[in-house]
Parts: sequence; C-alpha cells; structure tokens
Amino acid sequence: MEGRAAAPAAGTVLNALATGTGSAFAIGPEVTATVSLDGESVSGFVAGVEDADTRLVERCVELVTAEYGDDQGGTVRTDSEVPLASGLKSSSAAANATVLATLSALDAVDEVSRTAAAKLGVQAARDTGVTVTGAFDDASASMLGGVTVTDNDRDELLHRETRAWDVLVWTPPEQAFSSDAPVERCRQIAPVAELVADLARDGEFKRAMTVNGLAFCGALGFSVEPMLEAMPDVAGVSLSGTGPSFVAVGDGDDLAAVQERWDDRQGTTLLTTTQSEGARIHD
Ligand SMILES: Nc1ncnc2c1ncn2[C@@H]1O[C@H](COP(=O)(O)OP(=O)(O)O)[C@@H](O)[C@H]1O
Ligand SMILES: O=C(O)C1=C[C@@H](OP(=O)(O)O)[C@@H](O)[C@H](O)C1
Repeated sequence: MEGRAAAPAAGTVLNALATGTGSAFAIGPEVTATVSLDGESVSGFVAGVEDADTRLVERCVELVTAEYGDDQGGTVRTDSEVPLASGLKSSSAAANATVLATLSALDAVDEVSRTAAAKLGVQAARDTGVTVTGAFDDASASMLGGVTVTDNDRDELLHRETRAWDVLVWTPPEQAFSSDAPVERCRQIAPVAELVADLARDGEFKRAMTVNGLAFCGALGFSVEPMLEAMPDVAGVSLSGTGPSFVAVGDGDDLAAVQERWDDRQGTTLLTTTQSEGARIHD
C-alpha cells in the first residue's frame, strides 16, 4: 500500500500571529510525500536533512490511518524543493502532501474533501507544536492553490481568489521556526493586521502584503531594507510568515530589477509563479 502526493509551498499576504486572521498564496516549488503502509509504528524521513524533526508528517499518517484505515503504520518520506523553517510554509506543504499520500495508499481519496484533508494536517501541526495558530491560512493556500484568507481560530475559509503573478523569493541562509516566534509582540500590531485583513478580503492583496511586511518586520525584528529595495518596482512585497524569506510579486520585468538587488544579499533568490491548482496526488 503506497501513495504519493505533492503540495505547493506558499508566501504570505497576512501573518496570522497578530489576530488569528491570515492570508497566503501558493507558489511553484513543492513538497512531495511518499507513504508506504507496511508496518506497525510510523517512521518519517526528510530527504537530504539528517536530523529533521519528522513528528509532523508521522502524526499526519497516524491521524489519517486512525480515521480512514485500521491504524496502519509504515514510512513517510518527504522531498522538498524549499528549505524547512524559512517562512515558505514547508510544514503546511509537507502535511498536505502526507495526508493526501496516506489517503491514496488507503484508496480513500474520494472519501475526504480537500478542505477536510487540509484540516487533518492542521490538527497534526497543532498536536506536534510546530504552529502557533494552526496555520490554516498556509494549509488552505497550499491545498487549494490560489490566494486564501482564513480565520485560524475557527479554521474557516473566508475568501479565495486566483492570481497569475510572477513571484520572487529571497531566502537568507538562516532558519526561523514559527513555534519560536514572539507572539506577544505580534499581537501588539493587531490594529495594522486588521487593516491588512480588510484589504485582503477586498482582493487588494499586493497593498495588503506590503503593509503586512512593514509591520511584521518591526514586530519580529527583521530589517525592512529588502522591502525598500523592492518597493520602487513592485506593489507587493513582504516578509513571508515569521521569516527569514521575503517574497515580492508582480510581473517578470519588474521582478528582474528587484532580483538584481536581492542577488547581492547572502542566500538564494528564486523566480517562480503563483500556483492555482493546489495539491495533487500522483497516480
Ligand atoms: N519537508 C518536510 N518534511 C517533514 N517535516 C517538515 C517538512 N518541512 C517542515 N516540516 C516540519 O515543520 C517544521 C517547520 O515549520 P515552520 O517553522 O512553520 O516552517 P515553515 O515556514 O517552513 O513551514 C519543521 O521543524 C518540521 O517539523
Ligand atoms: O504558526 C502559525 O500559526 C503561523 C506561522 C506563520 O507562517 P510560517 O510558518 O511560514 O512562519 C504565519 O505566516 C501564519 O499566518 C501562521
């Protein structure tokens, strides 16, 4: 009994740590999960990462086999095109891919809606402490594709649209785990987050993410310089999640100008696009 599925990474429009309302958009790079249900306990592996914390994906397999199978164990392996803990929602993508791969291994894909599958991944993230709010914003964007706005306190989808943007990502050579984020400092910028949520619900995603980025750089102690370097050329740029990556959206020519500046920084830049199809199961 084997299943494989892939789910896209995502960038941030609104970080949910201030108010519980969040917004994110799916992007090209993916996390692929391969699940084999051939044992009693569940063991996880992350390709290329020796000491990775595999509890999230192991918990995803446990939750799915408990609800839709017979508590089977086995192995889950993830292959990620984005670095872990860099603000690009690898945790949500890994959880979504693992939930779908496990459902596929059980031949139970048609029994579960995509939204319900994303919520199982959110539950696994809460159970293993890798999230603050549950991050249904990131999970829904990765599972459904497009741009989503969610209430993470109720795990409710408030709004979803698709956008065809080019996307530039800069990832510095550091990690920032969301579970270590200074939540109280984020709550102090709640009035700004409410304004960003209003813009996002109206589909004004670019302006929303730029206001989000300026506010969350302040709350989380990141420099706003990468944003200032992008703002002459693009309307949408933000710190992604709790960092350290930044994302800028627009069209290719404008992003090329930003990429030249961000290429002078340490780390890597990646030019990709928005992704509107969401997670997919491999045959
Ligand atoms: N590809 C992956 N495979 C398995 N677990 C993963 C993967 N990516 C992330 N995770 C889990 O998520 C945690 C990082 O989550 P988080 O700090 O929210 O970062 P991100 O912004 O990348 O989602 C990791 O410590 C690990 O438990
Ligand atoms: O743990 C959480 O509840 C969240 C973590 C952040 O994302 P990252 O995991 O990318 O830092 C944030 O953007 C999201 O809205 C909520």
